[in-house]
Amino acid sequence: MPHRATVRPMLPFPSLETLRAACRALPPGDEAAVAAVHRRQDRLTKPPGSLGRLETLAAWLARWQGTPMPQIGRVAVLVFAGNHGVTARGVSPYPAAVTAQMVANFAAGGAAINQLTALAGATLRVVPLDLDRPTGDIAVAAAMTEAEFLDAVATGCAAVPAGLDLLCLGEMGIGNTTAAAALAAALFGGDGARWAGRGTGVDEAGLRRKQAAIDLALAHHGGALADPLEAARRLGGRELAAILGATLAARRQGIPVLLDGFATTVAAAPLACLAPGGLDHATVAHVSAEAGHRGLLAALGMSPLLDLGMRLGEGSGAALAVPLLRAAAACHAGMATFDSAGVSDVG
Ligand SMILES: Cc1cc2ncn([C@H]3O[C@H](COP(=O)(O)O)[C@@H](O)[C@H]3O)c2cc1C
Ligand SMILES: O=C(O)c1cccnc1
Repeated sequence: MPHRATVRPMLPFPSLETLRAACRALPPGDEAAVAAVHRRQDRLTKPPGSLGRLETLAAWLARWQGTPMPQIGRVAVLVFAGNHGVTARGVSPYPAAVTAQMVANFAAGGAAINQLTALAGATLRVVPLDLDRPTGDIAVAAAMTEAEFLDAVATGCAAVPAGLDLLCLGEMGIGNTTAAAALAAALFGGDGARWAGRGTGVDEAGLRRKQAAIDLALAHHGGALADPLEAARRLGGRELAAILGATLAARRQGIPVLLDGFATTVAAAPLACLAPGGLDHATVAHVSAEAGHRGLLAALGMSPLLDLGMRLGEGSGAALAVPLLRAAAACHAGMATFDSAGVSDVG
């Protein structure tokens, strides 16, 4: 397969400015591959467009894999984990210790993502980021220093294996739906009431604490949040920064990306804010039941593949959507043409 001839290794990012420059210099998709996909789709034994989104997905895979015959062979699920200082505000019903406990559960094969990764025929890699050093409490401080943020982004970049056909991204971090909602507010406007959801299941009082923490964070960080990378550094988390890095690295390596739920979509969103089409190589696998996700997808102009009422995170929705991409690639590659099958086309 000639695709992905140009693998651009990630540079280290000594400053926010170098990272910003990389986010603004993204390689374009392969439009010749897309045109070839459309020509072939016109000749396959089906009424034009009858495979609906599967046809769009075949073209999308071709554009970002850089080949007219995309394939879904090597698939990896990357789950990044981080801890959040904002948990001290009672924004999650679960203790922060659950983050590390779930990382152990991932290693033992006992989590939902283990089952869904196996079904997807993918490999799972979990990357914990300084779990014993929670981020700053975003309501009163920056989540990370610049060095910590750039380090987490670089870890995400480096975690992307070469030669993948598809990358699924997810996260684990108690409290991270609060961080993600704050970041969504900074990137797309609005306040805690617009973006906070129930996460793992906070009650009414917990939801109000969550909204208040977000509103305090927005007021505390103020004008600095106008820059998407500063917003990610101040309001996000290490696992969210790593997702940003992995999404950036995937673009440079010609690897299409499936994003999981609300937190993962927000984490990658600075790419869309920094450059037009910055997230075009990513598809959102499912719309989460987390309250802000539909609004976020509308703001990004993205349309999810699945809508199953899931609100787990940990990459579960992304892994679940892999067979849809396999189906798109299989129909595209395997179907006969009207000519080869001797089927009559429209008269
Ligand atoms: C046992 C367990 C497994 C999880 N797997 C993903 N999450 C999800 O829930 C967390 C975010 O929700 P909140 O902001 O309400 O804390 C993240 O870790 C996310 O991946 C889990 C949460 C729990 C409790
Ligand atoms: O959609 C998500 O990312 C999500 C929802 C609930 C809990 N954790 C993550």
